[in-house]
Amino acid sequence: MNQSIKPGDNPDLTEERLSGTFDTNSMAAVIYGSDKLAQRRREISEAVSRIPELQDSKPCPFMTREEKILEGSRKSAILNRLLPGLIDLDSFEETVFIHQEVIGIEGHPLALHESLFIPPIATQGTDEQQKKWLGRAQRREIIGCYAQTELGHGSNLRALETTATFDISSQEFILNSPTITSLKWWPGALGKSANWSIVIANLIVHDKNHGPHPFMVQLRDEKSHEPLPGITVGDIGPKMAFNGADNGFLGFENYRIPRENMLMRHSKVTPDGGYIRPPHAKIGYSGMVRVRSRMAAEQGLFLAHALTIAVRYSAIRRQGYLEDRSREVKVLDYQTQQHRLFPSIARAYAFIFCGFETIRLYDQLLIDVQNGNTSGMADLHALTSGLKSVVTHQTGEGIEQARMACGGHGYSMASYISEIYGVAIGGCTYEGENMVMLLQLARYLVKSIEMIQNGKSKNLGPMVAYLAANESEIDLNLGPNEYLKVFQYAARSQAWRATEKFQKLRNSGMSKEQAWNQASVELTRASRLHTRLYIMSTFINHVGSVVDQKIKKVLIDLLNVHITYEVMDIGIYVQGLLSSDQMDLIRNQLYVSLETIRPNAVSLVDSFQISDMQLRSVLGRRDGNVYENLFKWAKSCPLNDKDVLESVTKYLKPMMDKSKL
Ligand SMILES: CCCCCCC/C=C/C(=O)SCCNC(=O)CCNC(=O)[C@H](O)C(C)(C)COP(=O)(O)OP(=O)(O)OC[C@H]1O[C@@H](n2cnc3c(N)ncnc32)[C@H](O)[C@@H]1OP(=O)(O)O
Ligand SMILES: Cc1cc2nc3c(=O)[nH]c(=O)nc-3n(C[C@H](O)[C@H](O)[C@H](O)COP(=O)(O)OP(=O)(O)OC[C@H]3O[C@@H](n4cnc5c(N)ncnc54)[C@H](O)[C@@H]3O)c2cc1C
Repeated sequence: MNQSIKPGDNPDLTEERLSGTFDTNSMAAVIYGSDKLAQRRREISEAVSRIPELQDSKPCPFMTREEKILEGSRKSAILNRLLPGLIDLDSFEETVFIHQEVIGIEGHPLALHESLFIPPIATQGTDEQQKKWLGRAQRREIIGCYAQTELGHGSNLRALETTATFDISSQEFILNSPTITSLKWWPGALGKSANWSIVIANLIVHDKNHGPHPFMVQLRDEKSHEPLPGITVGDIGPKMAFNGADNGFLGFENYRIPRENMLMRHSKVTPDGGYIRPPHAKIGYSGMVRVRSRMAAEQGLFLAHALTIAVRYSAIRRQGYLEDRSREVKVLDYQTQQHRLFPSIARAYAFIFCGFETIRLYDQLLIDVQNGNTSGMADLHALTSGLKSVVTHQTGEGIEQARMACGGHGYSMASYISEIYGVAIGGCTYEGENMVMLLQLARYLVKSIEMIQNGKSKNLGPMVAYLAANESEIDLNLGPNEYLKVFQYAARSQAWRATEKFQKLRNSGMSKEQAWNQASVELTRASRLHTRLYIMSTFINHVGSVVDQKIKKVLIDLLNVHITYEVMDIGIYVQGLLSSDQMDLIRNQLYVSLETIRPNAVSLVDSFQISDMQLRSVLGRRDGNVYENLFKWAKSCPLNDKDVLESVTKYLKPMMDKSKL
C-alpha cells in the first residue's frame, strides 16, 4: 500500500495512491539500501517537523541572498545543538540528510565542512593531525572549506599557482598568491563563514616544485572572525543557484603556517627539507574521488525531487480530453507526459542504485589505501569520472523536462524546480568539468583497447572485459540481458572507433596531444556509452537481487522503461546490429512499458520519501492541494504587502498623469 494517503488529500492523488500495487515503505527500503535507513529518514523528518525553530522563517524564493545565508546559519547552529538527540552523530548519511531536510538544497555554511573539509583531515592527516583538528571540526568549534580552484585554473590542477614554500630556518611554509589568477576562487563557505580551510598549494622545497599538496590553513581569528594578516578573503557574488552558500575568494601574502600543517599521512616534508613521496602520485586527489563517488546518488535524489513534484502535480492537473468529454483528464494520462517523465523516474532509481554501489566501492578503496594497496585507484577514478559526468548531465535534462511537464506553474518559483535545476547542474561543473572528466575515463578505455590489441585481453578488469567481445547478432526476443548486449555493442564499437581514430592520427605523425584533441569528441562519446552501460548493468543486477516479489515486479516494469528508452536513445550507435524491424519492436515495447508503469507512477515517487519540508514546492505537496496553496503563496509575496508600490507613485503615476495633459 501507499503509505502517504491521509484524509483531506486531493482525491485525484488518493486515487493514484490507491492504484499502486506495492508498499511504498518497502520500496523506500530498497531505494535506501535497508529498512533501517529508510525508517531513519522517516523518523528524522518526523522529528524535525515537530521543532518550530527549525521551520523556514519564510519561503526561500522570497528571501534575499543575505537572508538565505542568515537562515542557513541560524538553522545550522540550532541543529548543532539538537543533533545529538536527533541523529547518530557517527553517521555521515544522517548528518547530510538532516541538513538537507532542515536547510534544503541551496547550500549553507557547513555544506562543505562535512563533505570536503573533515574527510581530507580524516584520510590524509597523520594520527597527530587528526588528534589536533578532527575533534574540533566534528564539534564545529572550527568551520572549514576546501580551497583548490583558482581564478585562472580549475580543471588543470598542474597549473595551479598558489605556492607553499618550505622555510627550513623557521620550520614554516610560506603561502603566496603570486598573481591575480592565483586567487582561490569558488570554494563553498570560504567567503564569510569558514575560519579554516584545506588549501591546495604547490609544495616548494629547496626551490623544487613537488606539485599540489593539501595544507591546513587558519584564515580568520577564532575570536573576532576577522581575516588574519596576510589573508585576503571574501564572497564571489551571486550565482545561478546555491545562493545560501558563500562561495569565496582567497589570497595569501607571505602567510606563514607551521610545517605540521601540511597533511602528511601520504607525502611528507621532513624538518631538514627532505621530501617523501606518496605511495601513489594522485593520492592527494582522493578527496575529489570521494565526492564524485557520492554524486550519482546525490544527483539521483535531485532528480527524484523534481519528479516527485512533476508526477504528483501531473496527477492533479486536469487539462483537455481523451474519450470522456464530461471530465478533463489528468495530464499524466497523456503518452507524451509519460514519455517525458517515466524514463526519468527509471533513471533516478538507476542513479541511486549505482550511487550507493560507488559509495561502497570508495569505502572499500579507502580501507585498501590505508593498508598500503593503491591498485584500485585508477579503476575507481575512471568509473567515478564517467559517472559524475553522465549522471549530472542526464539529471539536468530530466529536471528541465519535469519543469516543462508542469506547464506555466513549473516556471514559477512556487514549483521550486528551477532552484533544483540550478543546484543540480552545478554538478556538471564542480568536482571536475564534465568533458574533462569524460576524457579521463577515455584514457582508461583507450588503454584497455591497447591491451586487447597487444594480446593481453585476459588482464582486463570486469568493467571493460566487454571491449574484447565480438557480438554481431542479437536475438529478437529481447530481455534485459539482450538489451545489455545491445548496449555493449554500442559502447564497444564507439570505444574502438574513437581509439582507432586517435591511433590513426598518431600514425599520421601528429603529436599525442593534437591527436587526442582531434579525437576527443569521439572519445567523450565512448565514455558516455561505457558509463550508461555500467548504469544499466548495475540497475539490472540490483533488480535481480530484490527479494520482495511485489517490489521486484514493479522494478522490472521500471527497468523495462529504462532499457527500452536507453536503447532507443542510442539508436544511431546500433544501426549495424539491429534491423529497423527490431527497432520498431523496441519502440513498441517502450510504449507498452509506459502504460504498465502508469498506475504506479505516484507511488514510485512517493517512495523517495521526500518530505514537504525538504521539497519546498507548492506544486509537489504530498496532499496535492495545489491551487489554494498557490494562491496563498502568491498573496504572501512581499510585492503584495502594499497595494500601491513606490515604482508606481514615483514613476508610472507621474508618467500617466503627464500623458493625460
Ligand atoms: C549538494 C551540493 C554540494 C556542492 C558541493 C560542491 C563542492 C565542489 C567542490 C569542488 O569542485 S573541489 C574542486 C574540484 N576540482 C576538480 O575536480 C579538478 C578536476 N581536475 C582534475 O581532477 C585533474 O586535474 C585531472 C583532470 C584528473 C588531470 O590531472 P593531472 O593533470 O594531474 O593528470 P593527468 O596527466 O591527466 O593524468 C595522469 C594520470 O593520473 C591519473 N589520475 C588522475 N586523477 C586521478 C585520481 N583521482 N585517482 C587516480 N588516478 C588519477 C590519470 O588517470 C592518469 O593515468 P594514466 O592515464 O597516465 O594511467
Ligand atoms: C557550485 C560550485 C561549487 C564549487 N565549489 C568548489 C569548492 O568548494 N572548492 C573548489 O576548490 N572549487 C569549487 N568549485 C570550482 C570547480 O571545481 C571548477 O569550476 C571546476 O573544476 C571546473 O574548472 P574551471 O572552472 O577551471 O573550468 P574550465 O577548465 O575553465 O572549463 C571551461 C571549458 O574548458 C573546457 N576544458 C578545460 N580543460 C579542458 C581539456 N583539458 N580538454 C577539453 N576541454 C577542456 C571545459 O570542458 C569547459 O568547457 C565550485 C564550482 C561550482 C560551480
